[in-house]
Amino acid sequence: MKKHIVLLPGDGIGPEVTKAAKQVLEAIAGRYQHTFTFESHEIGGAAIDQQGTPLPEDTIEACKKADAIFLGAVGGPKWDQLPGHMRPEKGLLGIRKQLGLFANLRPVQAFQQLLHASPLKPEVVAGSDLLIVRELTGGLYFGEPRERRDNGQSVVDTLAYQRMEIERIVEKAFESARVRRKHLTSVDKANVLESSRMWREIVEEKKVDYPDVEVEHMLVDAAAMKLVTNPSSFDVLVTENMFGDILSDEASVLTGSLGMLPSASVREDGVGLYEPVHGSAPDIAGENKANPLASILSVAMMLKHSFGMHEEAETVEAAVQQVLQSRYHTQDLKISNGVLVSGSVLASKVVDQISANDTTEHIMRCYV
Ligand SMILES: NC(=O)c1ccc[n+]([C@@H]2O[C@H](COP(=O)([O-])OP(=O)(O)OC[C@H]3O[C@@H](n4cnc5c(N)ncnc54)[C@H](O)[C@@H]3O)[C@@H](O)[C@H]2O)c1
Ligand SMILES: CC(C)[C@H](C(=O)O)[C@@H](O)C(=O)O
Ligand SMILES: [Mg+2]
Repeated sequence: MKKHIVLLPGDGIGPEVTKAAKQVLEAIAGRYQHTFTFESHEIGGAAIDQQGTPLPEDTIEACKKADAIFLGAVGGPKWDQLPGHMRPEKGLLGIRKQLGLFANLRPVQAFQQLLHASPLKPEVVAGSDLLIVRELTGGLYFGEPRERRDNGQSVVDTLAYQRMEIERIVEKAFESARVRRKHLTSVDKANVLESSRMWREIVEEKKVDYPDVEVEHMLVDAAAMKLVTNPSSFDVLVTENMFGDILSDEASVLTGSLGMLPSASVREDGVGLYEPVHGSAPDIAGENKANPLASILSVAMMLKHSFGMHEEAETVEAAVQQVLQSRYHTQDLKISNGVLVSGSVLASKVVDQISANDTTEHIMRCYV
């Protein structure tokens, strides 16, 4: 199969983890005789520096033509003083919005090899296997008005949704639950927010179409607590844009590091942007310390969701498992008697595993 992939390395550790993602895609192309072509474009702070805008036209045009997009990370202290509309993060929000990537899928799985890497008790973490379905192109992130008022004496942000925007993300979550363990937790703040009350109503309406899926509603504050006390009680969670952003970083604690969490930002037709959940990590950028596994697992999601390459995706996931089994890790993961390596070495271990072309024992359930 021939596929054209746009790479958006971005800022901080973005280029480091994007390099790892590309190497893994090349290894998969080699092993399975696919042809993957690549094109890199600027986004975020790098684009501000080179072209004066966080989301240049050529980047948007290339993304629109691509079979899939991989994004590293955007942002960093260098651009923190810029006005809101000029910040690197606007590039990421803009590309998600312009491509209509309304569903952000964030699988969180506690790898057996990393049960002791989490600050939580291993018996709490064990068996965690959940999927956060985060609404990505509406809610508090995009509502208007959003502005300073009265000479800076007041300020407004808006949490707004069209019925259709809630319906499509809820449907996506039901569909995901259906192919997993058939349990959906809809997370909201219906005791306070009108938008959450409408969200709840829509979930209630939609559940009639999915009688095989068990549904519960949970307030976001309680969900935050339960994620770290009883994570294995969750299967699929569906929630508003900002709630999903916060809960997914929290859930990364189950995996041992934010550097382990992949994501896919998709729309109905399968077009997708694949991005690790973490940011540009300015504290470790340029030091070859960044964990590339979130990016590599995002590549597995790309292979599956955008290209329908299920075996290839499983090969990537199994290679990650085997590298962890061999106790290789970056500095963010605490593994006793582990082999501490740099980000690039960890990526090369995964690539070697894929290229070895042996019969990889499939020890991990596929991400969905
Ligand atoms: N998708 C994105 O592009 C994205 C996501 C989140 C934050 N950001 C931006 O990144 C910048 C920094 O934000 P932050 O520091 O709050 O969050 P961050 O995710 O960049 O870092 C939080 C912590 O996790 C660590 N970390 C993150 N990824 C890691 C990895 N792959 N390996 C090892 N350690 C890792 C960092 O070193 C840091 O200690 C900000 O400008 C923010 O807006 C971008
Ligand atoms: C960088 C920022 C705009 C982004 C978000 O909030 O969506 C990030 O935190 C994420 O989780 O992808
Ligand atoms: Mg985030």
